Amino acid sequence: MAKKRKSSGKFIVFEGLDGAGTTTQANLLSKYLENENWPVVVTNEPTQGPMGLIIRLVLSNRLIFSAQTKEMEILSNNSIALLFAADRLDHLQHLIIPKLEEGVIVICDRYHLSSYAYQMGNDSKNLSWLQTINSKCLQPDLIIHLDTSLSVCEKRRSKNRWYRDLYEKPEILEIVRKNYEYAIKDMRQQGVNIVTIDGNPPEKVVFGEILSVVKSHFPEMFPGDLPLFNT
Ligand SMILES: Nc1ncnc2c1ncn2[C@@H]1O[C@H](COP(=O)(O)OP(=O)(O)O)[C@@H](O)[C@H]1O
Ligand SMILES: Cc1cn([C@H]2C[C@H](O)[C@@H](COP(=O)(O)OP(=O)(O)O)O2)c(=O)[nH]c1=O
Repeated sequence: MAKKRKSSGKFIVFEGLDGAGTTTQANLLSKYLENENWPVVVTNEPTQGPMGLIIRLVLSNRLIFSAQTKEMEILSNNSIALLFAADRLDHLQHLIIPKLEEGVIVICDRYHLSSYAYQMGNDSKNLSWLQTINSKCLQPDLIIHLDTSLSVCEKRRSKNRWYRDLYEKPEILEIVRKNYEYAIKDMRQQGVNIVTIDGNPPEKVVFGEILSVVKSHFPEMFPGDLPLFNT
């Protein structure tokens, strides 16, 4: 087997609505980079860690019973946001930072932008509090946001799912979509590196776009690929 190349560690995040194709594209990018002999790890949020397990119970509606009122009651968006922030800090401590320090390229399926889009709800004023509780989180080197229409996402989700997570309802995802737009604009103004790519076309087409974005952001990793100049 060829020896792995040395990388200075890169942190790349995929974002999008449920069904946008983030898992598919994170895996395609990982395979491509592995074939090029780069050390890569793919990870995702919510994680498989202790906080992630609680979050998955919330998302699958199995943690909705209130001991006080004896009623069915979903946790508030703010409580869920704190669980995600705690899960993210644990993820950073136990996987993301150690791997980056080893020089591994970390590809993460969802990160803090998901909290901004999904937990902001109907009020954009919530963004600054969400940013505060995530302020200890390392900023990714690159966030790739897959902009896939609600109807395409819905079609893709219905292909292989027999249940719906907490947020997988058209009326909620419509709000999440607007929140993505709002939060991305705000983060770009703060200098965060976010690229939006059309997620609607077939997998290979989307991947081609992603690859050219990755190559132009990390040219030192692809020294043979000369940039195209307009003449
Ligand atoms: N560009 C694409 N065109 C068609 N189908 C896709 C595309 N990307 C993903 N899919 C399919 O859609 C479904 C959801 O994709 P997935 O990557 O799991 O989405 P996400 O992780 O964003 O929820 C999967 O069955 C996957 O094979
Ligand atoms: C990371 C994160 C995810 N989520 C939501 C988005 C998804 O609906 C859900 C589970 O994510 P995931 O299992 O990645 O679902 P999918 O493969 O469909 O993208 O968690 C938040 O609400 N806030 C967050 O901070």
